[in-house]
Amino acid sequence: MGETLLSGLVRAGRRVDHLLVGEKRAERASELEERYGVAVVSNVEAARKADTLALVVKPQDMGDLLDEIASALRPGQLVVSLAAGITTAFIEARVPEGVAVVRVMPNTPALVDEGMAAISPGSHCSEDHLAEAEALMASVGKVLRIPERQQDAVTAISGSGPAYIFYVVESMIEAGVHLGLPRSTASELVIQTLVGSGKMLRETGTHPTVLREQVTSPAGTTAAALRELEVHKVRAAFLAAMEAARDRSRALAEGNG
Ligand SMILES: NC(=O)C1=CN([C@@H]2O[C@H](COP(=O)(O)OP(=O)(O)OC[C@H]3O[C@@H](n4cnc5c(N)ncnc54)[C@H](O)[C@@H]3O)[C@@H](O)[C@H]2O)C=CC1
Ligand SMILES: O=C(O)[C@@H]1CCC=N1
Repeated sequence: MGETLLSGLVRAGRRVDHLLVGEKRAERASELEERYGVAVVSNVEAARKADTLALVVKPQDMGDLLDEIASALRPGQLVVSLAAGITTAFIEARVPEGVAVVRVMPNTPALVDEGMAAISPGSHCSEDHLAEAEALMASVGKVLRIPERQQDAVTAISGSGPAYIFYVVESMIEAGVHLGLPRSTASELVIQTLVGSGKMLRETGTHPTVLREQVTSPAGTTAAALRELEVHKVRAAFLAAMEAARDRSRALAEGNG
């Protein structure tokens, strides 16, 4: 996710000599240096020099990272965390008083500038700090400001969301192959159907139920398929899946890595 954000910032025209990257794996660090022309420095150096720090490590690694950089941070700096489950209170308890914290839940379509990020301010965050975090994420997609109490649900919906969509795509391609289509044909049909449907949702603003009904002819093929999805409780499975993701995000916040 960190590389996705970095690549977006470079695409959006941020000056490479204004970006510093911290990455603990040497091989990965050289890869990032070569690919983007950015300087990879120690976490402490990045923390000392940067006005804004984006923290993009696994939630389980966040405590150690904050312990490492805390003494290099100063009041007025902005720390933006992209980690699932990690609360602004968790970060604020580990950094000097006056450091502004913003919690962000991004998603991977940021790689193609179609990301969806939800941002929430911590307790010492000014409007300018929040606007800075918003601008950071706006360089790779849409941004919504939300109350922090909604972050676990957002993580379950849009943070993990691309994985559910890719799972549906995989399932439909497999089904196409079962029905006798060449894999490449099935793939092209499904991907264009997904992109077209997404575009319809965005451009028409019509409710998905209405769009689904428009496809569903009386006693037709779609009705036959949707009946099977109901019989197999796919809607209930989506609800259970997203509750599980929400609960996992909460557990990460409680340190149950
Ligand atoms: N992958 C996704 O779709 C999304 C991920 N996130 C969040 O982004 C964070 C990162 O997730 P991924 O990119 O999937 O994980 P990842 O494991 O692919 O990337 C983490 C990177 O951080 C480096 N790293 C770990 N500890 C470090 C340290 N102390 N100093 C410097 N570098 C360090 C690792 O070497 C690795 O390159 C997580 O907190 C996750 O919750 C949020 C939304 C979406
Ligand atoms: O699976 C995860 O924990 C991360 C957070 C949201 C998407 N990926």
